Amino acid sequence: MAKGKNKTKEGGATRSNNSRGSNGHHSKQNHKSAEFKHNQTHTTNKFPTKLAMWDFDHCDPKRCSGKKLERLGLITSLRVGQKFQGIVVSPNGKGVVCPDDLPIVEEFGASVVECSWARLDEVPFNKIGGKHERLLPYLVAANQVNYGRPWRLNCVEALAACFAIVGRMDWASQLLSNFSWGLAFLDINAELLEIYQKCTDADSVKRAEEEWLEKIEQESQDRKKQSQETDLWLMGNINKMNKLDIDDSEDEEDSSSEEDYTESTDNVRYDALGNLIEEEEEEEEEVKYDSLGNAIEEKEEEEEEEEKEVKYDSLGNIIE
Ligand SMILES: C[S@@+](CC[C@H](N)C(=O)[O-])C[C@H]1O[C@@H](n2cnc3c(N)ncnc32)[C@H](O)[C@@H]1O
Repeated sequence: MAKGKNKTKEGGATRSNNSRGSNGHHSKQNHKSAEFKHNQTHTTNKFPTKLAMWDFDHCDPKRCSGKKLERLGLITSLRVGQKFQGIVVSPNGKGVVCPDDLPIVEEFGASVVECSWARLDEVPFNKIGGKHERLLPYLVAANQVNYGRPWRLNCVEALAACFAIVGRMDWASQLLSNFSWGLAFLDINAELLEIYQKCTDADSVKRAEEEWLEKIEQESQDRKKQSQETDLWLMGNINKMNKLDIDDSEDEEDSSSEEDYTESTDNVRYDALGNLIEEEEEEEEEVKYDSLGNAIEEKEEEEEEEEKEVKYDSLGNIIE
C-alpha cells in the first residue's frame, strides 16, 4: 500500500466521523485498510526518543493507554504497511528486549501495537513491525485492566518496560508518570527489572526469566505445602490421632492413663476449626449366646422368631 495514497484519501474521514477510530476506520476494518493520522515523519519533542504505535481501535478510548499517549502528544500513529526502524515491542516478536538493544532504542525509539489481546488474530502482523521486533520477558501488569497478570502489559507499560530493560529508567518513569497507577509498574517489577538490566543479549534475558519462573514456581509449591499443613492442623491434630491409632493397636495393655486417653478419644471427631464434635455412642449390638457359649447369629434369631409363630386349634392345643 503506497504511503501517499492512503494519506490523502483517508485523512479527512478521521476528522468527520466520530464512530471511527483515530486511524479513520471502523475497528473491524482496521486491519484491511488502516490509515494514519500522523505519519512516522511527524515527531514530537515532548519525549527524548521516538514513540510510535499502530492503532487498531479495538479498545475503549477512555481506558486505552496508547490513545492517552496520543492525546498527550507523546506518541506517533503508524499506518498499516508502514515499518518502524526502532524496537517494535510486539506479541509477534521473536527474541526478547535486552540491554544490548539500548543503541537502537536511543537512536530510533520504540513502538507498540495498540490492539485488543482478544483480537490479536485480526492484526496483520506481516504488514506492520520492523527489523527489531521483540517480546517482553516475564513482567507483571500494574494497569487497572490486567493488574497482576504477567506478560499482558498495556502499551505504556510495554514501552516503559523496554526502556527499563535497556537501562533507561529515567525514560520509563517519565512515561509512566502520566498515569496515576503508572509508577506502580516499576515498583512491583523492581527486583526483576534489575535482574534484566544486568543481562546483555536476548539469551541472557531469557535465562534470567527462566530462573525467575523456576523460583516463583518453587515459592508457590512451598506456599501450597505450608497451607496444606495448616489445613491439617485446623482439621485436628492429625499426628496425635495417628499416634492414638497406633497406641490402640499396639499397646492395649499399657498404662491406664494412655488407655483412658485412647478410649476417651475413640469417639471424638474434630470440625474444620479443630473443635470437638461429641458423638453419641453407638448402641452396642446385642449378642446372644447359646448354652455352649456360641454366639447366636441374627439368622438364628430370625429362625427363633419363626419358631414363635405357633398356631392353636379351637381348644387351645398347639397345632404342630
Ligand atoms: C495488546 S495491546 C493492549 C493495549 C491496551 N488496550 C492499552 O490500553 O494500552 C498491548 C501492546 O503492548 C505490547 N506488549 C504488551 N505486553 C507485551 C509482551 N509481553 N510482549 C510483547 N509486547 C507486549 C504489544 O505491542 C501489545 O500489542
